[in-house]
Amino acid sequence: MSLRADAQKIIEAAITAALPDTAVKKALSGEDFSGGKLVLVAIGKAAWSMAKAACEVLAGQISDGVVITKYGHAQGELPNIRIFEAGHPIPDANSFAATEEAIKLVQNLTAEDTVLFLISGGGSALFEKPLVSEVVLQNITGQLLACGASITEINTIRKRLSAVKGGKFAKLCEPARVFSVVLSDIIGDPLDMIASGPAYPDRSTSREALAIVQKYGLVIPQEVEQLLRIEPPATLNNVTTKITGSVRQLCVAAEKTCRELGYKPMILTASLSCQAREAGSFLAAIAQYHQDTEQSLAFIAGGETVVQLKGKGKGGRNQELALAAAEGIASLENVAVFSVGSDGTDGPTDAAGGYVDNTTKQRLAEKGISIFEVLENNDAYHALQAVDGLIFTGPTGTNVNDLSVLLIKR
Ligand SMILES: O=C(O)[C@H](O)CO
Repeated sequence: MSLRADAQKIIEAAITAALPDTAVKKALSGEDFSGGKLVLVAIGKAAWSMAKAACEVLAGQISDGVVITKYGHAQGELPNIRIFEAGHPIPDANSFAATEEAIKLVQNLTAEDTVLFLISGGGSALFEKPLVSEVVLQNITGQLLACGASITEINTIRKRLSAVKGGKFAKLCEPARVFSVVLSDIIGDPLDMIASGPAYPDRSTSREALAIVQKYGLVIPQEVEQLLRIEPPATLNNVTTKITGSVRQLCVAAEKTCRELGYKPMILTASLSCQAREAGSFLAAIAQYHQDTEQSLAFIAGGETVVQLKGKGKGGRNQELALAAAEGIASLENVAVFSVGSDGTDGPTDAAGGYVDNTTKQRLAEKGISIFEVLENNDAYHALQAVDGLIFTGPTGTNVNDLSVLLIKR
């Protein structure tokens, strides 16, 4: 089989292993929701598939529900559930309208009732009732996404500008109990940061929020600065939280498939979090060191890199990572690097990620495309498109960070 076919198999197996279906059912098994009303709120890119699993396991018990997911991520009707699609990564009018529906749903519940709250990454944009105007929120979100801030830094700011993030949605549910099930898309599974922690006590501080503004030179109006000085709730008494899956599953499934395909696999890390370009160069450097191997090798890294936008091109962190690796593997033989977002979307593109091999640099050069220039312009999408290096999966139904793999085939 070709390197490309191997990559395809590894990607499919890893994403399938990270689908939330079984994990959500396991998290709900043995739980007793009788006694009062059970309503469901699901947010994030995996909201629909998490809600589907909950509906299957709690058949007939859920009296009403709201699912808020990204455009194109809903896959059909669910019993007693209203499904909304909205903007990501920048919230839009549909995010706000759908969030109002979720808030209405949890108002007037009693202490006997339960809100089953299914949280996945992407929730920060999709689930939002802003404390500032739409224009201000979109402007600040845009600055945060472009400046190279980590997701923890971004969400430290976001939760202070919101009436539902930073534990505030759980407060709105009171006196009802909130049973929340979380699919993690942040390294280390910080529950107060995943989807900006709408049902988890905040652990960040206003001092940190203001330091982030300084660090990245964000331009903020005075009303925002005032909001950043207000601490979200640090304690919540009505919430139980279960975490159901993370990037580790992706890595372990990739490792298993690599082994089945004849590679000797090694998981390098499940917490890759540097600049995308650096991660790509690092994987290429590993390939260089092992170029004389007689055995097929696979090096696996899970996590989520960042891109500091400088250019006006189109791309995503996975595409940048792969393209950056193409330079360093160009003189080797039978080597490939690929990187994909488990949710099926890499940056603001329709691709899940990028694939390169040792021929990519040469093929790009024949088309007059310089890797260096493309990376400077953050335009990996068009370069990879020119050499058939884009990976497409469509929305996958899960969201547990990214998988990056180096294959050396012998
Ligand atoms: O929605 C978000 O905030 C990110 O996906 C991290 O969870």
